[in-house]
Amino acid sequence: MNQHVIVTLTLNPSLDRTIEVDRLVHGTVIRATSARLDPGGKGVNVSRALLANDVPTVAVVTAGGADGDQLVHLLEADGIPLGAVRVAGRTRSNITVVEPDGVVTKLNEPGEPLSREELDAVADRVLAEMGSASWVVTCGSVPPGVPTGIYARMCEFFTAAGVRVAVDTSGPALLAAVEARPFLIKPNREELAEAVGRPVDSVGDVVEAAEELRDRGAGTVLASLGADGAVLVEEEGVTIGEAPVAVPRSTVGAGDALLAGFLAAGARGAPALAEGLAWGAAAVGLPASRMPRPEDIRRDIVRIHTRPDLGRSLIA
Ligand SMILES: Nc1ncnc2c1ncn2[C@@H]1O[C@H](COP(=O)(O)OP(=O)(O)OP(=O)(O)O)[C@@H](O)[C@H]1O
Ligand SMILES: O=P(O)(O)OC[C@@]1(O)O[C@H](CO)[C@@H](O)[C@@H]1O
Repeated sequence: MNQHVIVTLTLNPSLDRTIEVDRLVHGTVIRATSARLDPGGKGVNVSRALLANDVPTVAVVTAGGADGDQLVHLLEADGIPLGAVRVAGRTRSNITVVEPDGVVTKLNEPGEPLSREELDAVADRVLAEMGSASWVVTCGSVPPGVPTGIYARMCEFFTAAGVRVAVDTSGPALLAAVEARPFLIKPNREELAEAVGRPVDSVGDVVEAAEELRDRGAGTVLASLGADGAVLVEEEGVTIGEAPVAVPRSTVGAGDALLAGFLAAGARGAPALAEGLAWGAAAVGLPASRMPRPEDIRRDIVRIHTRPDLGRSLIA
């Protein structure tokens, strides 16, 4: 049995349209300088990053309507092993506008509701792929009308079936999932602040908030902090690191690349954090949500601090 397949689940995937402009001016017609279409959604990106680095993965996604067909087509063209569950609602399109300094404006559709039967079919599809899996990674927003406890239920279900579960979502879905004792969560700074109901303005605040979520049920917390890097809070202690990027091209999907690299490297301690940071930084240096390949990843730029400066401010 192959223990290394990482199954990702994206309930609300997307067609990601990325448009580059010279300047975004509200209320005007802007001529784009380039446009690009990628298969999108957080779990989809984790699978794309893993595959690009020869880590076995399967992406389970919902797909509906002609846009769902196109999503499946794009994923198949990229060679991503796929568990596509056909659903009645149309797959959404998300739009990213990128300015020359790398500033990103993102417009995400809500997606369409999923029926109870469709959710059951998704869970069955994950179970069918799980025989050879080391992880199930449940990612992204919950479509409208779907109970916010859906990731919590899936976490309990997949954990009971003997696999480690990672959750990357936000708001009430994240809070509920934490109670279901996932092995790993990957909140960004805003998601962490929302989950604990107070601002997270320093590295010390991140560690405190992460410890609170661990007390509530999360195993390991990998908190991503944009240009400030990431903080890993696990049973063994706290590790912090960053990987500076001189010229950011697009931060879309950087969190997904960080998570993919962290899982690919064993999801524990400084070596896994360093690998995640290297993948995240590489993603930031690439256009749109392109996921890094081995030749894009520079491990020499990563700095790891085992004795973190907890007073360091995260406010620019
Ligand atoms: N400007 C930047 N410079 C260097 N590294 C960055 C920058 N922005 C992001 N990163 C890297 O990418 C990781 C993820 O970024 P961030 O915290 O913004 O995740 P996120 O909000 O989950 O992103 P997304 O949802 O778009 O995938 C960071 O932990 C860091 O390693
Ligand atoms: O709306 P969600 O599910 O929170 O996020 C979806 C999304 O913004 O996340 C990915 C980047 O992380 C993109 O591919 C996709 O468009």
